Amino acid sequence: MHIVADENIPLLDAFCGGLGRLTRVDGRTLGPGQLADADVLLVRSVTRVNADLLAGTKVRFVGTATIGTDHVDTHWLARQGIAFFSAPGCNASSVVQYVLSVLSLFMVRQQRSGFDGLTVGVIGAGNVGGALVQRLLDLGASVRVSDPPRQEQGADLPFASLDDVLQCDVVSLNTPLIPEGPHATAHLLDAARLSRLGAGQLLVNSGRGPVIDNRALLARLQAPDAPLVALDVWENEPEPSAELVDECWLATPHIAGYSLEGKSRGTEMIAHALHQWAGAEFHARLASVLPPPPLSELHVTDHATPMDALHRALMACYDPRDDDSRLRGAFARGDAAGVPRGPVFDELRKRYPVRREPSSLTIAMPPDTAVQRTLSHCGFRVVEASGV
Ligand SMILES: NC(=O)C1=CN([C@@H]2O[C@H](COP(=O)(O)OP(=O)(O)OC[C@H]3O[C@@H](n4cnc5c(N)ncnc54)[C@H](O)[C@@H]3O)[C@@H](O)[C@H]2O)C=CC1
Ligand SMILES: O=C(O)C(=O)[C@H](O)COP(=O)(O)O
Repeated sequence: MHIVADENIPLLDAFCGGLGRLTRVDGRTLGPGQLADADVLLVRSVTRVNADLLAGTKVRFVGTATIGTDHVDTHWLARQGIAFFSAPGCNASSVVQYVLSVLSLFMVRQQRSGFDGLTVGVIGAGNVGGALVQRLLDLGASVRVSDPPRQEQGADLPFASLDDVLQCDVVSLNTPLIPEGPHATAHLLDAARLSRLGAGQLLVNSGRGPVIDNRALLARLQAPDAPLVALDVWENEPEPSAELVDECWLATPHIAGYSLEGKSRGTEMIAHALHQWAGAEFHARLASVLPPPPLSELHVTDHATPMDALHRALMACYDPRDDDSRLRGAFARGDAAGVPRGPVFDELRKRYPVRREPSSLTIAMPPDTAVQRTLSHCGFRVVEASGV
């Protein structure tokens, strides 16, 4: 079996080494010529998988080690009888970690001492948004959800109209990109909806860039009383609008799902599907493949409030300002050297530093149920240690 795979899929040798010949390619520039004798294609989100890429090849299995599938023409694959697998939920906890860290920075900026009275609107409550809603409810925030498909299915969530959700202090977008149909999300936040957001609010997009009309967002951010905006995903990736990057409070290069656990889980899920499809036994397990986390312990003193402790723990694990500075610094250096922004954006993603999820951080602290509860709600492991 000849497997052609994006070079940015981690741990593929550990998970698929025994299955056949493995050829690594640049997923962004992959063309049909590189698939001439491929049986299997494994991609991430930067490869458009459609008739233009695959017609005339003998590829019979496509896997994407991602949650999103908007880069894949699944209908065409189905018509050709080509097996297709994605990795639903693989990096959901990483995206939740990103949103909670952004939210925590916002709360510090607003000098809020806790979640009481904070309203958070979540648009799209699937694996990512649903987990986010649960965390926020556990933390004591007031949550409103816009997810018409789930509402029609009768899910038990605090549903509200999109207009009501847009009035929340914080609005988090966690939908797939759906170009058309009754629940289309392309430009879901257009100029009219963006005009309802104002000063003191925070808009976070870690779904897909085109869910917000980026030109309309730029115009909104250049007008008075603009909200704060944190964008991880952009229209026209890998070359987001330079002016929009400048206007954003936090700008990151589509890395919300880039925890080591999240990316590796994506590989594990498609490797498992590929083994099943090929009738081969699958033995590798993520826990045995991942290295131990570099940062394994944080000490919280008995003076810390739940909010202080949570902020410290979140920042110790993942501080989005680091990714924001890396993006702005790399763009500035690239602009000065005449390097186009696309390769700079992709390089930041390719060389992304190791980032671990809250479950990898053990927090040692004196007995304090309120602080412990808050940290546990966010996925941290808390152990009691007297005299910290
Ligand atoms: N920034 C990043 O690194 C990452 C981004 N993503 C993006 O996040 C998206 C969501 O991920 P999951 O929650 O795992 O997907 P999911 O498929 O589990 O959930 C998506 C939810 O969106 C809802 N939805 C669909 N149309 C809607 C509409 N018009 N308005 C409101 N809600 C709508 C669905 O009913 C569903 O509950 C992915 O499709 C992907 O595009 C995912 C992982 C990483
Ligand atoms: O899983 C998804 O969906 C994502 O957005 C990925 O985390 C994006 O990563 P790449 O596939 O672009 O490496």
